[in-house]
Amino acid sequence: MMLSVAIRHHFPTFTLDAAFEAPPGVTALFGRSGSGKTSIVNAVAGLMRPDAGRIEMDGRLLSDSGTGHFLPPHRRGMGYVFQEARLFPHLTVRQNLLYGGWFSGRRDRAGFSRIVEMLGIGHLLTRRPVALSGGERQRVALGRAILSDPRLLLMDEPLAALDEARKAEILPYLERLRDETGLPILYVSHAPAEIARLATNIVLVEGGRVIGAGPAARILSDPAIAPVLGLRETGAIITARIEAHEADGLTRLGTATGTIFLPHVEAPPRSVMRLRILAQDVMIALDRPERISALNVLPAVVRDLTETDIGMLVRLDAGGEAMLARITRRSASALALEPGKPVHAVLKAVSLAPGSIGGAESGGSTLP
Ligand SMILES: Nc1ncnc2c1ncn2[C@@H]1O[C@H](COP(=O)(O)OP(=O)(O)OP(=O)(O)O)[C@@H](O)[C@H]1O
Repeated sequence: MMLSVAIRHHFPTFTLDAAFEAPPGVTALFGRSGSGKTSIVNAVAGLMRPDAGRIEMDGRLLSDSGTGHFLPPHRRGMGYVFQEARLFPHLTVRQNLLYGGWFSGRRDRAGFSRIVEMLGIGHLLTRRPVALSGGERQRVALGRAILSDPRLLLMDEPLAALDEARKAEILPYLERLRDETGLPILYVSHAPAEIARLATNIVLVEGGRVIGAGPAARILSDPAIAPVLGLRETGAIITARIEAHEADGLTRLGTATGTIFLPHVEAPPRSVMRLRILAQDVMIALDRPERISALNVLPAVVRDLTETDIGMLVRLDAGGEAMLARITRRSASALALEPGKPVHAVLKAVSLAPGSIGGAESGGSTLP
């Protein structure tokens, strides 16, 4: 799947002028509130007709202002999941789920069971929406969208209305959806942890424009994103693989640049995990520190240093993957950091989630 968007639209007080391509996977539209994310999704869905530009998916033209071509929403093959589940209150969960299938003309029994199992909603089928929790409602909405057999799933802040516990409950289902169905997803969010955990690609939106787009690992390790993310959320994501569960309760993981240990990770050996490492949780040492309580020290090479709103950001090359460390200008000069210099990254905390390349936050392990 390749979605290609290049649109311009004037609202009375806001101009959208956005162009990006979304390759297969989860493409996160990320930006501050009011930056234009929902407007972009609405244009892709056909709920909004842009003044100018083209939208194309897999070579199929969805809209083109040049020729006046505009495919109506119901012919675009999009599944849409909103902030609130918007289920039909008078229908049971089963009927709500089947509703989407009526439009696509597909009534695939095996597909139905598989999705119901994947979302863990089998025990809810005879209930009505009023008898569901917020998280359950959202899982049913997700199921309904998937069962309409869409070419692309549009998710606009699907977790924003849920509390932290419900979010944590639903995120694993989104990961399974990403990893098991291969269904391309355009995912709107302004929550960095969510993006770090789910996104394959990121499109950064600011003031109606796309200010950066690319693979999640590259965008999240770009110091230019720091002003958007802020001090507490700036950080890179790297891939790790579980090597073993050790007798003392720690799990040993291999990364491209060395071994790290985390409090027990509930997943079998060889599972691939995303690690999210916040810039403020990385210290830099010139020599490998000895006799230090931190367990996780990875060799790395300084790639560049950038002065940002949140301090000096050092981008490190850790075995080919990028990591960010936030340090003071004083430390940067005391350590004479410069591109190419070998260093050691001391990790104070890491959070992790299942899934290849990307960031994470789930178990949210703070390291010893
Ligand atoms: N129909 C409309 N008429 C006028 N202005 C609009 C309309 N739709 C959106 N806007 C304006 O366009 C801007 C972008 O809105 P949009 O909802 O796309 O942003 P967003 O990034 O999705 O925000 P949020 O994260 O808060 O949902 C806002 O300033 C909004 O007021």
